[in-house]
Amino acid sequence: MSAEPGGERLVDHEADSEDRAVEAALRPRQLGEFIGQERVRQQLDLVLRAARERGATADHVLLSGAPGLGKTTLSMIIAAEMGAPIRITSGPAIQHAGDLASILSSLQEGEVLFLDEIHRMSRPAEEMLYIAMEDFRVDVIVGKGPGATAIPLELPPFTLVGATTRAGLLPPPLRDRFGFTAHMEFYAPAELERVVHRSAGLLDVEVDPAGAAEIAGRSRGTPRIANRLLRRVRDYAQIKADGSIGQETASRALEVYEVDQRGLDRLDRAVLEALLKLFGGGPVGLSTLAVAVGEERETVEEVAEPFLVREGLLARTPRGRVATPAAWAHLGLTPPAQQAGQPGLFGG
Ligand SMILES: Nc1ncnc2c1ncn2[C@@H]1O[C@H](COP(=O)(O)OP(=O)(O)OP(=O)(O)O)[C@@H](O)[C@H]1O
Repeated sequence: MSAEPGGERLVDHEADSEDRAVEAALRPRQLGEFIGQERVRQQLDLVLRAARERGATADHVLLSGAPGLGKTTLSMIIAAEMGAPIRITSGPAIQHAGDLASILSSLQEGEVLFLDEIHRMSRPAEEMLYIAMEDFRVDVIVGKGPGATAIPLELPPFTLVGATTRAGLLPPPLRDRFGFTAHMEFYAPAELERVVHRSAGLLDVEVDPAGAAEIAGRSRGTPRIANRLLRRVRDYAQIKADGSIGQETASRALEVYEVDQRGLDRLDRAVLEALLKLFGGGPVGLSTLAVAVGEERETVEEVAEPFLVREGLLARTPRGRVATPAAWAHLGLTPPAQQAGQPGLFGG
């Protein structure tokens, strides 16, 4: 099993190489095609329409939310709705202020600059970006040492779309320079069903409503995962069934790939099982739990736990990791307190 966050898990939020290859084809191109995120869509629609009517460049937009929720897709939609070209880069790719200066100075009027992982930009680049966002200017430093001079270079107005998984990590001066901030939420199952239907149409696979619901329910609130599971179920349907996807085919396929009804995979279940079966539901320390499942501490903490916590299956307490009643129920086990007829940690 991969210990790398972003490794080969079917339920990982980060894009793998196959995702990258097919995602372009599955991306909604217009705001009207973008599923879910109702509030963000309405607000963005107003921002873009108003800018278009004024004949102005749209305000800078900050998109925050987990990987795979559609930030890159939305940035492309913003450009398309504004009839503007888009340039895509990321914080880690901009290590020196000079890297940013050369991108900024080559932007066309109205162009959208998508800066993914904006919280991972270097400090000097970040400071250059403040001025560029506010005054549409960069100061190009010519020469070195005491003789260096800053030559101001005017930039055409552009729209910066910044994306981050952690809005809280952005320095306030940077956050304040965005005219509009959108927080992207995890998707509801019904929205993911629509994503599955839409993608199935584009991939030319037949999927019925129960099949789509089965895939959506296991997709951890994330369109990227829904699309990935759909592709794996399609493989199964092609080899083991008649090619079309119903509830039973989807369910059997995802059993083969060890993604359960709630979207937990083998690692998630191993952590829960150890916590319940070996430690009576906890509290148990992270290191002990990691040894019990034969994984690194970081893998358990960063890869498995966030989803288990979000699902209300595991709690991190000062005394250690504790399973919730929902965890016992999910694995079909009975909590020991209940077995002994006493109230448990959660009063169960
Ligand atoms: N609202 C949506 N409706 C339909 N498809 C969506 C939606 N949001 C995302 N997708 C699909 O999910 C995939 C991942 O989306 P995208 O690359 O935009 O995510 P992201 O948030 O930018 O992820 P990352 O932060 O890892 O770059 C794309 O293929 C896209 O088609």
